[in-house]
Amino acid sequence: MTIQALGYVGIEATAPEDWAGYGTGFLGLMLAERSAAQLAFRMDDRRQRLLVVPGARDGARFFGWEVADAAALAGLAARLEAAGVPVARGDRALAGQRRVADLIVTQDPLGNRLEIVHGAEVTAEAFRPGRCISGFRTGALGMGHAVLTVPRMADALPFYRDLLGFGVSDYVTNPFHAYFLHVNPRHHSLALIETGQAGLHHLMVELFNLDDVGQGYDLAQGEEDRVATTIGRHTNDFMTSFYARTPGGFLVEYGWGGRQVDVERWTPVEMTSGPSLWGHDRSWGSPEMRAAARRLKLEAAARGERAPVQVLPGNHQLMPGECAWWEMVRAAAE
Ligand SMILES: Cc1ccc(O)c(O)c1CC[C@@H]1C(=O)CC[C@]2(C)C(=O)CC[C@@H]12
Ligand SMILES: [Fe+2]
Repeated sequence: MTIQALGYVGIEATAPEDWAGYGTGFLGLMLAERSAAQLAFRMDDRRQRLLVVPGARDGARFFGWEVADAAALAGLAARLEAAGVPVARGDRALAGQRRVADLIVTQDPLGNRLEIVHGAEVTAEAFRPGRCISGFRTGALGMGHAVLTVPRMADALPFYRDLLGFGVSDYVTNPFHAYFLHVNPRHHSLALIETGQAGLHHLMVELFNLDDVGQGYDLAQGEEDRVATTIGRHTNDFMTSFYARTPGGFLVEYGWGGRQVDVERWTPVEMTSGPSLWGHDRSWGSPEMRAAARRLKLEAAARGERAPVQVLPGNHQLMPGECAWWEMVRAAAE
């Protein structure tokens, strides 16, 4: 009955054609179908993973979550209905469009369209990446992760955690409120960040090789306003990544080297060490950043606090002697 992976994502785009070059030339996706109805991109042996459909707005249109089989699909449909959540049966035409054996359609409490599916089609036709990359880490881990912004955490968290059965990997309460949820060993397939607005913050895709990410970073830096953050490494899933703007306004996190969690034994932890071990800065090297760093240093000195090694107005501050996370990372890497 339980959800096993993020299978596919559908994006609504006011200018779907902008996605063709972006998806292939930058992300390295394979453009498998290009029609008036949709662009379909492949990441692996699946017939489609990222769909772009024309529309009046830019953002997420649907999320495809996978269960094991028809029995699991029926079980989850019954569970949703018992909780008072409306569920519609996907018809043959929709199943064909999504290239799955069967699906049900429902909504999360924020109005995001969720398609719960089984039997996604694969193809024997080789995956040919849109640029030279080693490939995407998918399989049992699913296509990556989605990070949704939510008006209030309490509106969305019970639906995903308690009703759909997503497991909490960790959460943040300060300086923002976020939950990181798993459905398989990928540290998170979904995260919720409370911002006051419902939307899609980013999609993460994971590459097999760090060089794929480095070359993507080079390409992004060659374009004006493409890079949203510098390359960095997250404290919770150890992902080395950077964030790039998409034609759709939201971001893509382009990553490598994420950890896996032991789903059977994992207990949720609160993250208190900030989002990143290093990097992921939004204004590295800008005059604004240097001014902010100067100000923070002066303020710390005025409060009589010990001087940090380096004060960064970005995602992290390097303090002398605070090495707990590095010890964890080193232990996990051994
Ligand atoms: C904290 C975190 C851990 C693992 C992830 O895959 C992940 O996307 C995040 C979120 C990262 C981060 C954030 O929390 C605040 C807003 C940030 C700085 C951005 O604007 C881009 C990265 C975002
Ligand atoms: Fe992310």
